[in-house]
Amino acid sequence: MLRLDRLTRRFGGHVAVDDVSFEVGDGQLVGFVGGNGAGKTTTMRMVMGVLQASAGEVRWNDAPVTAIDRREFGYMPEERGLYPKQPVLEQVAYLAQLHGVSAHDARERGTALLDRFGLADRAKDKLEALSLGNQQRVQIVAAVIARPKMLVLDEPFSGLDPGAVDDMVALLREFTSTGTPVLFSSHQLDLVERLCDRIVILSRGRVVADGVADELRRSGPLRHRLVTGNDAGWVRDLGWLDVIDVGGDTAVVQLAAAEDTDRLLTEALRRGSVRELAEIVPSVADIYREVTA
Ligand SMILES: Nc1ncnc2c1ncn2[C@@H]1O[C@H](COP(=O)(O)OP(=O)(O)OP(=O)(O)O)[C@@H](O)[C@H]1O
Repeated sequence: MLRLDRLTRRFGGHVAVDDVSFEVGDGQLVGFVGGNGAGKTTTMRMVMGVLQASAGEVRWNDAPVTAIDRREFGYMPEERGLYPKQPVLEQVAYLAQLHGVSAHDARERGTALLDRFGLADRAKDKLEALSLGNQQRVQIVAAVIARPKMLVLDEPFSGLDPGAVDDMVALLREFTSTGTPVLFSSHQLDLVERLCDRIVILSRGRVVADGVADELRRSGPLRHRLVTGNDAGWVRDLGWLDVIDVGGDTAVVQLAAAEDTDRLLTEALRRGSVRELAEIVPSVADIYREVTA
């Protein structure tokens, strides 16, 4: 289990990461989201020891993380970091060997992983000869080839086509199914919502939400859509709810408590017919907008 404990990083007077704490449990897939400049990359760099923390610490299995622990972490950095001029298989196999895998096994593993990502026929090509999306697939292979005990991936899905996204998801699930914690950043909120066991939202260097997608949705405001048989403008006269939007026969309102649903229905029926009264379950994208506003 990885734990970030009050991690802080300053650049001069600017606090890029501010007192950030969260966990990535064994076998958990945690999505790390936040706007441009929120501090995700800086946080991940501190996890990997590429950047020193100004305060706080990273813990691995309940002890301060060591350089030896980090050697067993797989990392896909924002700047990527493979050599453009080196052949694909040669360099991923070399990376595995740096982690103690034999030359024979490294090539075997590299070949199998490249095959999985549809790149078997590109093994001998220089990285720079591949399209950007295919280079990204090779970066993924490089991050996992040594079978890491923890995965830290900075925007692993960016630039991937839907097929490669599915291959990547299947690969991540294989890791989590054997207990490996996985932390990845992404701007693709629909993907994060679909995949993740937990979501951590960062805004201006601070954690503003942390939980399973369902918990986050339930922690949002309680909103309902009401569709009446006539003009719904009368909801504006009710002093005990917030009107978010009214147009024609439809109103979107925010209630203070679930019990107010009955009250709203009674008021609506008093004025005519009701076609629909339904709770609006926010998406993770809605929650994100709410907490980062
Ligand atoms: N080496 C550095 N020197 C000075 N400031 C830095 C440095 N690295 C990051 N920052 C600043 O720290 C803040 C957080 O940046 P970071 O790259 O961690 O954000 P991010 O959430 O990964 O953003 P994005 O989604 O755009 O990749 C930004 O204001 C950035 O300018």
